[in-house]
Amino acid sequence: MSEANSGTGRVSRERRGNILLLGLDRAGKRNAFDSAMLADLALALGEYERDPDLRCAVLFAHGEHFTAGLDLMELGPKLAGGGFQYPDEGIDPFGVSRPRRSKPLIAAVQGMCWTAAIELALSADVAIAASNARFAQMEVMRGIAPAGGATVRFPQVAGWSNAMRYMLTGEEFSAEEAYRLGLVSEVVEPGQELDRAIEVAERIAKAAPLGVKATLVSANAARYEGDEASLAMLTEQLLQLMKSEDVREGVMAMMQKREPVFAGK
Ligand SMILES: C[C@H](/C=C/C(=O)SCCNC(=O)CCNC(=O)[C@H](O)C(C)(C)COP(=O)(O)OP(=O)(O)OC[C@H]1O[C@@H](n2cnc3c(N)ncnc32)[C@H](O)[C@@H]1OP(=O)(O)O)[C@H]1CC[C@H]2[C@@H]3CCC4=CC(=O)CC[C@]4(C)[C@H]3CC[C@]12C
Repeated sequence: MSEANSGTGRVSRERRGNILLLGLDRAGKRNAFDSAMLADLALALGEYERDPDLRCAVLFAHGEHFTAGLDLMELGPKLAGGGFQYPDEGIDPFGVSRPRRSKPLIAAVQGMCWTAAIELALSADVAIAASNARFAQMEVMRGIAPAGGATVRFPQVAGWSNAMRYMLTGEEFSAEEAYRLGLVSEVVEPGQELDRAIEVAERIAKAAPLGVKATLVSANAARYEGDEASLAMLTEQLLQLMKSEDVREGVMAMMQKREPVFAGK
């Protein structure tokens, strides 16, 4: 873990087999997002995307808190003046701009989970929360609005009235409430969130990579382009998958009563 505000690297990387652990590493500043941390997270996601050996990534935060949101003093003026851009090789962690991530991401959150934390959890594919997590989508209390996808995704998962209650008031809510709203899929004891996220990632990493990617393509097409667009691609997607080596391996493993070992081909 690094010091409060040191160096350009703000996101730790650790490979565990086919899994990549990405840790927000600005704990001394409550992991507030400055431009270095945002750029580094985008770069780390780009590295994940391009590495064929990596099948799942877990985003977590060092320290007691996931994030206190945007560093309004450092990044705020840059955003306002159009002075921030993601690095060319990066991927937008919020999934607002393209290119989007094509491989799965699990978020493990704890402590203060303000603004960007909710938007990152919503942009991830699975989110696990510690029971001590405290959420707030409180941009309106700073004179701005959620701009990392929450206006689209929060109502999608929680329903209009639930989402507006929290986005329009900025009111804080608990991990249990986040679970009720569908923002997170599980609530665990504090300190267990990363381990649990890694367990889920390991399960995903054992599944057929092409099947995992196709699932995300289909679900994301429905989410962003509409149900019709997603339904229209299902059969072609299946035909392509049926030609893969992994389908043969899946069937063989079933017949031989063993765990499949997928190659992603
Ligand atoms: C819009 C999206 C986000 C908006 C926001 O996040 S608004 C809210 C900002 N956060 C706050 O106001 C919190 C401020 N902090 C506090 O109130 C307190 O610190 C605390 C209650 C959080 C903790 O209190 P504490 O007593 O425990 O600790 P302290 O002593 O106060 O703090 C310790 C230490 O930490 C420092 N600290 C804490 N919080 C911050 C902070 N927020 N910023 C800086 N520093 C902080 C504190 O000063 C102390 O330091 P010390 O040196 O010890 O004194 C945006 C989110 C992401 C954006 C998108 C990014 C990507 C994009 C790129 C584009 O090109 C287009 C736009 C966009 C998509 C962009 C859009 C906008 C976002 C979605």
